[in-house]
Amino acid sequence: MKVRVGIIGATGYTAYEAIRLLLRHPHAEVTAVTSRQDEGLPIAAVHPQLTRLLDLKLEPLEVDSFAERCDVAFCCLPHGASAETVKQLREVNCKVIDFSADFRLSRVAEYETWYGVQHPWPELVGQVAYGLPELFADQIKDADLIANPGCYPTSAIMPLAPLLKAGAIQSGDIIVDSKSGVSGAGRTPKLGTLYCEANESIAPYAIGAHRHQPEMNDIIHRFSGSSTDILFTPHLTPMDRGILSTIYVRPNGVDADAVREIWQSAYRDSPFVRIVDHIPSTKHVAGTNFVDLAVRTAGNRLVVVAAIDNLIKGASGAAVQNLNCIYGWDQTLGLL
Ligand SMILES: NC(=O)C1=CN([C@@H]2O[C@H](COP(=O)(O)OP(=O)(O)OC[C@H]3O[C@@H](n4cnc5c(N)ncnc54)[C@H](OP(=O)(O)O)[C@@H]3O)[C@@H](O)[C@H]2O)C=CC1
Ligand SMILES: CC(=O)N[C@@H](CCC(=O)OP(=O)(O)O)C(=O)O
Repeated sequence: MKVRVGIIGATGYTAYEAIRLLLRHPHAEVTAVTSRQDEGLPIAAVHPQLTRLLDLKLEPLEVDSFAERCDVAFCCLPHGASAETVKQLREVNCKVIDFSADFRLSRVAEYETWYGVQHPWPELVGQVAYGLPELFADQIKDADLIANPGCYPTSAIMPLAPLLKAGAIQSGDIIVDSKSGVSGAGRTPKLGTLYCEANESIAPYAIGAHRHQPEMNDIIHRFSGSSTDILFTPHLTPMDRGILSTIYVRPNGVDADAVREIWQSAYRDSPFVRIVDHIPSTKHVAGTNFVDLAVRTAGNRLVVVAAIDNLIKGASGAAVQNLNCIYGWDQTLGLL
């Protein structure tokens, strides 16, 4: 029998990508899709790409009925709204992969400062597995609740964490400069993501004040024990999808070849990490769960480049990878 996955917040972008991936998964099937606003509509009415591929109607979330039909929930709701729903789902024993930031950080006070809301389940904060199997596979395999990583943090943590653990770079001087496609902001309309605002334009936002900055520091510390104070600047770029992070670090007497060796060793069993000689680009990873990593020497710094698809390795692909880990399947099922 297949594992039954229900998608909460099924009208959004990450939900669509998750459904698309699960449709080709050999051991999982999508058995429920929920929405507050589009109750009763076929899923294909909001995602026409799913016409004749998934014959389900959007329903409001009623947790008891949902849990009877789903073993696992992919909770694709915005932060703040997600934690309350996750709590209800766990109370009826449904496993949850939470796409939001609500259970990613280690400390409640830091969450409440950066997200501006009270956490509805504070006792669980810091206890939840962070869904990067490349770094936290041991915690993920036995988890009933997984905090799926943020998209920008994935692109920064994956190259930096092994280097910091190896002591190869200075922890106090790291700059992460990232560019994201507009889908990173979700499908729910906002002024800055309207076509006329975003097209043919690029701008930074939340300079040094983005909520993914504490997530990067926190998770790197959790993995490597190293205390960082990353300066993070995201940019919105006129692309549909993709994240490209250019990361400036100061080496502790290592060169680019040594960095590549540390990555090779840390990620030797990680099917989605590609350490490449060319300069990565968002096009190289579009629609895939790959993380492409490269490094160059520039004066007395090393410049690291990481590319991911924000909707796949940055969200829905990571969720499927985590599902594979929970059930002990090959990590690549549904993803290659
Ligand atoms: N887009 C990306 O690249 C990434 C997104 N994420 C995270 O994944 C989650 C989903 O993102 P994404 O799919 O892009 O978002 P979307 O805006 O595309 O979709 C979110 C869905 O959640 C539902 N929703 C919105 N507000 C509320 C609310 N207050 N209460 C309950 N339901 C609500 C909506 O469905 P309806 O109105 O039909 O109920 C909506 O379709 C977010 O937490 C996001 O931060 C993480 C990594 C990358
Ligand atoms: C381009 C864009 O707007 N991106 C989003 C990040 C999306 C994401 O991953 O946010 P969560 O941590 O909430 O999951 C932003 O900067 O807010």
